[in-house]
Amino acid sequence: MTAPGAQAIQIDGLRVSFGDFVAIPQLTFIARYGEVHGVIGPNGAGKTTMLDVITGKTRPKAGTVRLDGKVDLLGMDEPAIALAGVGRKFQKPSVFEALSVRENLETALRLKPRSILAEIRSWADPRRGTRVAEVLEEIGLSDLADTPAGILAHGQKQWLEIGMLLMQRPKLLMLDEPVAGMTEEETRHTADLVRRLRSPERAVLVIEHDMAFVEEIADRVTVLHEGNPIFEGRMADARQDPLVRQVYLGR
Ligand SMILES: Nc1ncnc2c1ncn2[C@@H]1O[C@H](COP(=O)(O)OP(=O)(O)OP(=O)(O)O)[C@@H](O)[C@H]1O
Repeated sequence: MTAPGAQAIQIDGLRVSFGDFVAIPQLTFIARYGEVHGVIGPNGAGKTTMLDVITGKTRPKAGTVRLDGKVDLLGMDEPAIALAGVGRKFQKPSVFEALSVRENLETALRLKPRSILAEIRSWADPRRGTRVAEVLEEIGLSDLADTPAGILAHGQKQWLEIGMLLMQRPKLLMLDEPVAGMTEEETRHTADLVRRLRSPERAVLVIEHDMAFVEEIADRVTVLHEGNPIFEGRMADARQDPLVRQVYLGR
């Protein structure tokens, strides 16, 4: 059991550069269990770069990234970071189109490397079916469990992909522009879903440009500008902040 408000991810002294260009000069950032944390800011602010560092895709020049206040993720490769409990959903859905919704969720469980014996045992494990049913309910696709993923609408594919990440029970779940390209109705449904993802066992990080959506889902937002956090707090207060208005919201 995690203490409420405990740090899920803690970034200190992070510096990222690409050649001579410094994308993130020196970043400190904390995401806490039990919270949905929005990361916002203008194009090129460093939001994606920060997520790329957490998942091990981009290597920084300096700094530490700790999960649970312990493990420094910078010493691990991408698969190890995912296994340690970091799940990330990219903007474009990548579900297995020929498989049903249920089979996609089952496949997500199999992505964990394990022995053949453990694999066979897990197929007979009744908890497997229970977990799939729980996640189907959580993402609102129970009625479509046997539908091939290929014929789902764009929004439904996005929810299924969130479900595939949930199968692994991530400690840190990161969503990259989850409502880009969605209809208004799909955006509303996604806001409901993300609000339900809040859990004492999990921190949720969301990068998004749709500010109305962020205001609906986020307990806290960090505004990045040129790789620096220029505001942290409630979205309603970010809207009133002079610097945030100048570099992002007022434009
Ligand atoms: N692989 C790379 N090589 C060179 N420059 C890069 C690379 N990746 C990112 N950058 C630069 O780093 C800066 C931060 O980019 P990043 O994608 O993190 O911004 P962002 O806040 O996610 O923007 P957006 O909202 O447009 O997605 C940008 O100036 C970008 O051009």
